[in-house]
Amino acid sequence: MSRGFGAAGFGGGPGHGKLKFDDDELHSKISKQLLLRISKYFLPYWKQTLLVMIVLCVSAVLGLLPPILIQHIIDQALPDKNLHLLLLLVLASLGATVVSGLLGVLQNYLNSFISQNIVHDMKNQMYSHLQQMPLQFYSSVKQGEVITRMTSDISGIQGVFSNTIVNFASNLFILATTAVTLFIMNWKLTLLGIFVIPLFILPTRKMGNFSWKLAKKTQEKFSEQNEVIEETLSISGYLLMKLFTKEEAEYSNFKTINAEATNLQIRQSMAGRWFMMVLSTFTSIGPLLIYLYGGYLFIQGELTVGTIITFVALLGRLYGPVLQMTNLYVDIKRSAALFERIFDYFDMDPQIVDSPLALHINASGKDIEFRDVNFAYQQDKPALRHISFTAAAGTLTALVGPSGAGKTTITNLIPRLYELDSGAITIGGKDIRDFTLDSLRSQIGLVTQDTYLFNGTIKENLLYANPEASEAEIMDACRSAYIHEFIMELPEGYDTVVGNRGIKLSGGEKQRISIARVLLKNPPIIIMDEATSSLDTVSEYYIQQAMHVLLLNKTSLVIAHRLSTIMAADTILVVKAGAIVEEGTHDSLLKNDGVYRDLYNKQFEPKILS
Ligand SMILES: Nc1ncnc2c1ncn2[C@@H]1O[C@H](COP(=O)(O)OP(=O)(O)OP(=O)(O)O)[C@@H](O)[C@H]1O
Repeated sequence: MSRGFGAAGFGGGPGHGKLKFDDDELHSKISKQLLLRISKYFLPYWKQTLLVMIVLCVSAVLGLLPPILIQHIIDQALPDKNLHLLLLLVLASLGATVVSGLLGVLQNYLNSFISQNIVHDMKNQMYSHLQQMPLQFYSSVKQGEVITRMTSDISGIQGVFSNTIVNFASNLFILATTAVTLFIMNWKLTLLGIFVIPLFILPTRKMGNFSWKLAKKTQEKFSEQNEVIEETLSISGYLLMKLFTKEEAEYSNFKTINAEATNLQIRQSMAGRWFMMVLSTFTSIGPLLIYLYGGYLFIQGELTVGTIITFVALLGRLYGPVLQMTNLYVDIKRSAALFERIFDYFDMDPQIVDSPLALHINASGKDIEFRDVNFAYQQDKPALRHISFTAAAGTLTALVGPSGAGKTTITNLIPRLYELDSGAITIGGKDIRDFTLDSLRSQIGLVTQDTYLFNGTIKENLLYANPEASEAEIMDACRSAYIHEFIMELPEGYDTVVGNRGIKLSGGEKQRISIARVLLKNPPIIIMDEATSSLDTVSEYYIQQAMHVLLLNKTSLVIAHRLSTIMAADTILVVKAGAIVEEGTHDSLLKNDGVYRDLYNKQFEPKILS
């Protein structure tokens, strides 16, 4: 059985972990399919993209005007002492500059419009895609990776358009228009100017690779730093650090990484400075050669001063794009890799989806049946083996067994959080895979051990189950869950903010709120994992009462940790090493003198305290 999720797999495959500078990024091929897939994102904005290209083209031509006009000023207006022509040429030059500036503003707006909209579309697509991913994905993916994908990776796409694509097109247009103009002006001088280009292309390429490696290292350090922050300054990490008094060690670890990151950044900016120094020496060789040879031609009477000056100015327009395009390939590859990483995620198969003929289910008054169910999280390591039982409608089935026996796994298969490998689970005799996921899950109320409450008010947390519930209904549910009095005693009552994951409430209180939440949803099937933590007698009493209301007339499966629950159960399933080893009522199982009796003696038998 394969549990792969598309090309990327979970957490380990290429494109995971260090997100911005993967080793093989520069070696990855930009395939036709990839380009086609990327271009699909631009399709809705093709009009704006076309407009950007036109603007770039016009800007490239306009950029040529000022140097050419200067040539006419020097060669015609000044020697002829023609004030009218001088004024005209200066105004024309000014006009070209102003129009260029305006076009720049328009282009900037279009850039942002296109790139931000693509980011917007991708974020929506990614979020809804991630919602479809199975539980297995979230238990395997590295902490924080989903957020990185959703934020920095997708946001990186924004730069692809505004930097990479626009730069490429703009440089290409400038290069082409300038080269043509130069050749028309004087082909010999042009060849001389081009002659020095290899001199600075080589160091630029070398520098590009070098700074790429440095940037990669810096990025890795930052990822490392983020991991430390995430691990030690999240609520559970923080608790772990405090309880094991690891503050000193963690701080020193953080300091080391921080110092390394700082060093790398300084090196990066210094490398840039040195390079610029070398580069400016090489790029000034071209103009010097033009002055030399052009000057000679001027002395021979073959060239005007204006031409020489215009030539040198235009040469700058030639060298700039050449330099930028030399390193653009790094940008292009990086952009392609960025898209690839995002596509990796899009290609992961949601696995658990509605079948084409899926129906709506109403589970009220229907039996749940497991028929020879087998399941493994990992190949060759079965978690459940030949599970068969019936949870009759309206009854309480208790699951008991040692830790790691497979009780949670059994319950997770009913709402299809995981998909079984063989066998079937039926509700009212129909396979659960024939029902729509939405309707199936709407029929099930899940009360987990570790109650998840988001950081909002108690009321907001309760409304999550049923946004339409009235104030009276909310209070009724809380009364039934024996938590209303407690809530009312809080200074802000139902508007009390519960803190991250409900940290401000005790385990018992959280579970009762979670019971109230399920009561508001009022589904016909209840799955509950009783809290194992020992509760004081008052809390225990309240939970029992709350459970009593919750399970009334419901088909329920409870992973039982309390004596009162197994005593109240209609059927007890004893799970051991992924199989049901005994089944019956409390009394019949006790008589059996088997696994249950043993478990009962160790775990459930009331201890007589002296
Ligand atoms: N997401 C997972 N991926 C891989 N293995 C898992 C996963 N969840 C559980 N397991 C393994 O499957 C087996 C059954 O786990 P399960 O959580 O169902 O046991 P349990 O009986 O509910 O235990 P407990 O009472 O301690 O909660 C265990 O060996 C566990 O390590």
